[in-house]
Amino acid sequence: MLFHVEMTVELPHDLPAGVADRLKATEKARAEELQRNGKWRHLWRVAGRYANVSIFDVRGPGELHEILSGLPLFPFMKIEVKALCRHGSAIADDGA
Ligand SMILES: O=C(O)C[C@H]1C=CC(=O)O1
Repeated sequence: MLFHVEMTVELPHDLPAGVADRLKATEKARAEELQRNGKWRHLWRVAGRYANVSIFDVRGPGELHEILSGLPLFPFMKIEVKALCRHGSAIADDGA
């Protein structure tokens, strides 16, 4: 199943820079791993915001929740999820 996910990161202003840097580095490593294994299909920066729009390809909402709640930055994210299904006029066969 494909899901559209928008993640907005809100790090506390008093979070020490070293802690924030470590969180971002572990988040990056996990995001790259999930992209390599095909679960995180697209990752786009929302211009001008510390936010991304992503497409996940997972078995269902349970797996998506497991992945999202395991992200290192999860405690500092606002997340909106939309389930996607194939559009009747779409010509691309991209697994939806
Ligand atoms: O930067 C972000 O949008 C938050 C998060 C998503 C991937 C990553 O490396 O960090």
